[in-house]
Amino acid sequence: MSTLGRDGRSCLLVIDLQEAVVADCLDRDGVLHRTARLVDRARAAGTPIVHIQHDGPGLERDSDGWQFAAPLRAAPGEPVVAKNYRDGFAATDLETTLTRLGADRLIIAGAQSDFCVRATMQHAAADGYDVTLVGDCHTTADAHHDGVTISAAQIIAHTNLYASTLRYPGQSFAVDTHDTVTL
Ligand SMILES: O=C1N[C@@H]2C=C[C@H]1C2
Repeated sequence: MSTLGRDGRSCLLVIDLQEAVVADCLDRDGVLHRTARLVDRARAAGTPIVHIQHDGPGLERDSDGWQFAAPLRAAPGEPVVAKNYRDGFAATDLETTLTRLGADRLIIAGAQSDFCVRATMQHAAADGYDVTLVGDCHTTADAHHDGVTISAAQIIAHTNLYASTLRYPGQSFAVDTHDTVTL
């Protein structure tokens, strides 16, 4: 149970599934298809959905690359939170939006696993949210640094390992799949 003392509502957070973000990501089409099914499940269950949309270099607002990748679209009334930093909470109204929704559990999907998903998930955990990462609905591309290549598959698996073993007092963390995650 989270430590936020709200009314125990869950909220689905879909992070940066934008054309230019997912273009080179592992299993792009599969992640988009499964996330679309997850969004359909959330809508049918009445679980609020918040869409996060990055605005930055290569993702300039209103550009083709900035658009949500089809078939993902925000439905009328579903909040879209614009961000300029990896962490969805940084200099945005995400916290205000989640407070208004009474959310204290976040179900997280999106891209990229090792950047914006990781940063936003960690901030949420540190702020007292329960977090469930949807393990088959986040993705990234291979990373190269200091002469080392880390495959997207390794990053995705490690992100799931990290989320499934994360611990904070009074909070719960889990990894689940798009078709079984409790909404
Ligand atoms: O993970 C990410 N999402 C946007 C594109 C790369 C970072 C920012």
